[in-house]
Amino acid sequence: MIPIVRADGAAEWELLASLRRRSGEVDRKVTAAVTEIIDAVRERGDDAVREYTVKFDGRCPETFEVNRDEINDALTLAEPEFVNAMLSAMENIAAFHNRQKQQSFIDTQENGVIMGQRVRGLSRVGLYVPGGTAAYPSSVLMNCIPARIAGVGEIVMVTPPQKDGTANPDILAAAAVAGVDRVFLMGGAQAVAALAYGTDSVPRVDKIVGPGNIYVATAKRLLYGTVDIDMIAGPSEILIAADDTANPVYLAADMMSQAEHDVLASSVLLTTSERVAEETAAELERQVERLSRAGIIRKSLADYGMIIVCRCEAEMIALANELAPEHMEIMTANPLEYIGKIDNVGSLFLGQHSPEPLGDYFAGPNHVLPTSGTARFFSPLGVDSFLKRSSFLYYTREALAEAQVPIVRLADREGLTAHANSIKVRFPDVW
Ligand SMILES: NC(=O)c1ccc[n+]([C@@H]2O[C@H](COP(=O)([O-])OP(=O)(O)OC[C@H]3O[C@@H](n4cnc5c(N)ncnc54)[C@H](O)[C@@H]3O)[C@@H](O)[C@H]2O)c1
Ligand SMILES: N[C@H](CO)Cc1c[nH]c[nH+]1
Ligand SMILES: [Zn+2]
Repeated sequence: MIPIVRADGAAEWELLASLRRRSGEVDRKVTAAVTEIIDAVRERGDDAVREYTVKFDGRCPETFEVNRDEINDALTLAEPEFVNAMLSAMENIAAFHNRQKQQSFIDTQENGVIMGQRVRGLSRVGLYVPGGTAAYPSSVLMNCIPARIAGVGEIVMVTPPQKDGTANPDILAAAAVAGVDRVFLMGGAQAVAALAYGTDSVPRVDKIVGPGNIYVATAKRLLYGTVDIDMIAGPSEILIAADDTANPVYLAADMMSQAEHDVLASSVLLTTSERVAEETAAELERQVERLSRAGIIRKSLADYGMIIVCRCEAEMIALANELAPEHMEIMTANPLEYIGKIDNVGSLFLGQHSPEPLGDYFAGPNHVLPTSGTARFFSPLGVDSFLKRSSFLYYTREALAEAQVPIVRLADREGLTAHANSIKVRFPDVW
């Protein structure tokens, strides 16, 4: 099911490059399909969304927006254990994200100059919550809680309808718990385009955030500029670095926890132990049998899975920083030492007792994370994703008089005489 490769300084880099080339080919086909969908929604609005919903999701709901009573009823009817689990997770997620708050500041100087920075929440954001092959109430919490902490004016959520055209009740219950303002039943690229352009039913938003499959991630990438986006958060990825102390039962289980998301998900194990590599490959075969999404897992591991036997720890670290994975687990004798060594990663999971699903559901850090190597420059979703900053300043006549010479010199140097003039007219006795 999964190839094992021995690192020799060349083979492993070629393999990582080939993984990239293959996903590049997928990207090109998907980009063409998504461009067509975006154009149709821009031109024909709700009608186009309706057609694509029928094509990709089954039945289209009569009205896209879910009414408030249905959202509240979903929470009332939800199993108490499920609601309590969401509330416990929410407490941890809120505690973690409250640490990320940014403050406005105002700086008053002795010469009367005042300057500062105002930080405020965006006016209206769109949350994408996936719902194709699985429903993700946890993603409702991960998207909505930081948005609320940031003070976003209006939180609009889109999520695909179920096959019969209705809303998934767990998603609605999560929306009620988290405090989403409006919910629309539409998914994929068509929903992202509807949020970006606005339609008769859907209000145009300032920023679209949230994870999704390759169609969703591609639509966000193509629409960036028409609307702001958080990052490219596409099909899930896990990279594990393991030494001889790691338990192959855990390694296999954790690799499959991400492989089950999508046939395009990627699970890679780097290990300095030949024994761990062989036993993990065997464990994957053994454990997959009893998992409900075995079909997706097998395909994902065959196409985008790999075990690389590395010659030393430094080689594992170099490969990890090159791959820039969404999630990385460290299963070595010294996990905490990796915190400062892995620069390109969405989220690190340290030690045997911090499996990736702990972060997906419960611990507090966000599970909306950059994929496809974009952890080189993107960060996890957080409160800052929903904020805008602007600055302000106030000078007295005396303070401006003191600053006039360097300003005029710099303006002259740039050949921008109107800039210099704006200073000079205020001090005609000097210039
Ligand atoms: N990176 C992250 O932070 C993160 C977090 C959670 C989930 N995920 C990922 O989210 C994804 C969820 O995927 P999903 O499919 O279950 O739900 P989804 O909601 O992302 O996608 C479903 C939509 O895809 C569209 N679609 C399906 N087939 C299509 C086709 N052939 N052409 C055009 N559009 C098509 C449909 O419109 C459908 O509504 C997985 O890839 C998972 O790994 C990522
Ligand atoms: N692992 C996903 C991010 O790649 C998040 C998630 C939600 N539910 C389960 N998992
Ligand atoms: Zn997951």
